[in-house]
Amino acid sequence: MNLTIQKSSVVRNVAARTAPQSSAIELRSATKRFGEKTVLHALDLAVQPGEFLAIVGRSGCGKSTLLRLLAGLDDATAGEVTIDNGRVRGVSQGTRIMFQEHRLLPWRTLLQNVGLGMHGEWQPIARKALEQVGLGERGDDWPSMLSGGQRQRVALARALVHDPRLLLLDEPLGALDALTRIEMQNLIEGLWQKKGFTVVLITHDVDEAIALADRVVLLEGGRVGMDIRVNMSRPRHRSSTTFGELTEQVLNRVLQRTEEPSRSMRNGVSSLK
Ligand SMILES: Nc1ncnc2c1ncn2[C@@H]1O[C@H](COP(=O)(O)OP(=O)(O)OP(=O)(O)O)[C@@H](O)[C@H]1O
Repeated sequence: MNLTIQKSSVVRNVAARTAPQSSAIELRSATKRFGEKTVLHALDLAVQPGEFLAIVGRSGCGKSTLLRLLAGLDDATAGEVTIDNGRVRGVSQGTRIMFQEHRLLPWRTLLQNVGLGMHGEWQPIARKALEQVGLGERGDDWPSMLSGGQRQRVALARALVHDPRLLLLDEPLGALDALTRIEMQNLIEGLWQKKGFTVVLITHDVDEAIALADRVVLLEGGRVGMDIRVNMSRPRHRSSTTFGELTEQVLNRVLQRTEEPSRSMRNGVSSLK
């Protein structure tokens, strides 16, 4: 089922933002097995340079496995995964990944965390990355001095300092409270609009996917169950009719496939956890 909604203007938006620093992704019949278990089933998926793709789906449907293939942290059992027409072979400089846990080193300052692995005159570059996430004055502080949201900002700076062409986000806002989460969503959206890199975001939150992505893909048992273009101007308003309709379309699809809908879904909450 392809619920394409006024595709042309979205394609135009993506093309306008397309910058040399953004990557194109292609998966062709990508399959991942762990022993007897097939987690990704001959998956075909293409992501345009500069596109913001969100992947949603129930726990265990293969989202993180897919992201690990894109990050070069794991190999497909069969099929092909390419970035900018080159087969993914291990971790690449142009791709950065951010996780739900901040993974900052507690014994290093924020500036040192952001500049980790950099050489030469790295301090001004790391400081600029901290400025971009609103923590320019906090470079000499320690991770323990920050809130959860601020730590995720540093993790974002650590990814952005390398000017990635592809940013992979594995549920990075999952542990944050609702308000901080929206602030971080706005920050990510703003930086993506400014810099033009490609984003693949994994999230359990359909609301977050519709708020941020050009396109939302629903994974079901390691297959693409739904592929929707979100043709709404930015910033998006959750109160709009289109926003509500799109959220419902995705949730309805998940519910049809679920014998025992979770309590959160019956209560109209938009999380797929
Ligand atoms: N290294 C591994 N070895 C064996 N099985 C694995 C491994 N990694 C993942 N799996 C299995 O693959 C399936 C998909 O896992 P994956 O982490 O990709 O799901 P997910 O959609 O990201 O789930 P969640 O939303 O809960 O994080 C699960 O059944 C998981 O147990």
